[in-house]
Amino acid sequence: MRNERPIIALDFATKEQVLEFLKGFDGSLFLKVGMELFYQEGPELVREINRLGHDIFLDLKLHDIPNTVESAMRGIAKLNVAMVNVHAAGGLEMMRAAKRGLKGSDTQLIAVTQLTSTSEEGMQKEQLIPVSLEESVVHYARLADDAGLDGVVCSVHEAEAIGDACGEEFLRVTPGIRPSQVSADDQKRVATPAEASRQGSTHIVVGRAITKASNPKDSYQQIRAEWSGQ
Ligand SMILES: O=c1ccn([C@@H]2O[C@H](COP(=O)(O)O)[C@@H](O)[C@H]2O)c(=O)[nH]1
Repeated sequence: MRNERPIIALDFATKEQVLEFLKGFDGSLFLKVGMELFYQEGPELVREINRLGHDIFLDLKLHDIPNTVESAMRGIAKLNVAMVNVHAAGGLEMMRAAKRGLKGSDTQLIAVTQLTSTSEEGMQKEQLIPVSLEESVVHYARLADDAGLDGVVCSVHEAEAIGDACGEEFLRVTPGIRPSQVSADDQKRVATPAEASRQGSTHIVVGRAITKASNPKDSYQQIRAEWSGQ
């Protein structure tokens, strides 16, 4: 199910920076808490953001043996976040274990396919995967679907192929979003919010294009309008 609110990546180091950033916004937002913030502020900040009425994607990208991931997910289930993720490269058994760990919660579980900072050449040379990047991403998406997950993290460029392979209900959460004229930074597979909309992303994740903008609220609203096709 497509979500009209861009997910804002809260890539900040401290709770104070997050609360200062959020002061500039009204209403309920969809916010991503990733490793930088979680490893410094921990679950208490997740609870606080929840109390403020925002939805949370907890982007911890778990990747470990099935037993460890299942136990970690049992703890995460208590945080009542909207969405959490694992690395699909952890395999079918690990993804099934992650799902078991979340049993009884409403948290959606998705899997990272190939990071949006990975290029086809990098994947082939460094990971020794001798297929196209799209084939690798669609393979991981099928694996996540077989494990009963709700969707995947991928780039906009693979979103349509994943919809064809796994069905339109399967979530395609796409970082690497850059409005035109904005630097790609370390991202390799980037696209604009309008392209994401056309290619079948169900969610877009936006960090620096909002958090580093001179006016984050204006940037958020422009990206949201472009994503919604207004
Ligand atoms: O494949 C992936 C998975 C996660 N991310 C995360 O999304 C944001 C993107 O930030 P930008 O500043 O908009 O580039 C960031 O938190 C990543 O950890 C990703 O980029 N790609």
